[in-house]
Amino acid sequence: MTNAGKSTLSSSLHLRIPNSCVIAQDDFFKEDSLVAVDSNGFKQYDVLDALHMDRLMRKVELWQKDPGSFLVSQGLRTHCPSTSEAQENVFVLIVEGFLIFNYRPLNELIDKRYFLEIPYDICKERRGSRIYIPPDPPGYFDGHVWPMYLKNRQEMENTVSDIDYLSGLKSKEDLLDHVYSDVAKDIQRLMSTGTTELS
Ligand SMILES: Nc1ncnc2c1ncn2[C@@H]1O[C@H](COP(=O)(O)OP(=O)(O)OP(=O)(O)O)[C@@H](O)[C@H]1O
Ligand SMILES: NC(=O)c1ccc[n+]([C@@H]2O[C@H](CO)[C@@H](O)[C@H]2O)c1
Repeated sequence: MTNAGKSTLSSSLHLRIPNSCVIAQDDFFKEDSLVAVDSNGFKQYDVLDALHMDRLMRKVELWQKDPGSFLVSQGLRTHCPSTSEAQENVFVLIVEGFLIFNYRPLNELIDKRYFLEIPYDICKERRGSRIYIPPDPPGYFDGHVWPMYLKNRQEMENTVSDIDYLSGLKSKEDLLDHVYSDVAKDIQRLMSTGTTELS
């Protein structure tokens, strides 16, 4: 969901989890000229067709193939003296985006799913203070963003289970603590079984 706090939470999680990295769906939007326009003149940004999902998948596959080299290639491989050898071998990929569970090939790869949600008025207010490229034209939130959110969410609920719905009205710290403690349990489990990857 747009402006619910995905990027904020993902970057805080990344800072807290050793050997983690973030892939953000927003980095894969097609260029403006390739995005469809509806009969009201609204660019159709809030649909999977507006995204290079094939490119995002290639990046995820690169990480899967060799997460250690992937981190090095992103300039992220760090050695923290307090990290145990077992933890050095656990890699966590954080994929954040507003349409990640709606894309089946990606959804199938995900181990833990979190969905941040906020009410209509808060979403509209937060969105109003953001400037995208291109900027939202007048009426875009009610004419495109919100109706597509409702449609995409319905589609997701019809096809995906195992989602932990979180209120984006909670403080950034509470959200981080909740998700971190949940993921930390899985990291512990992976460390004890010698498995290495979590996404
Ligand atoms: N828990 C929170 N409480 C209050 N405000 C928050 C919280 N998390 C994020 N914000 C604020 O909400 C706005 C949107 O946050 P963020 O960019 O993390 O959302 P997003 O879901 O990644 O948005 P989008 O993907 O639509 O660009 C920012 O101004 C951010 O500071
Ligand atoms: N990042 C972009 O290129 C872009 C351009 C236009 C609109 N958006 C909006 O980003 C949100 C997802 O984070 C969607 O609601 C898009 O409308 C992004």
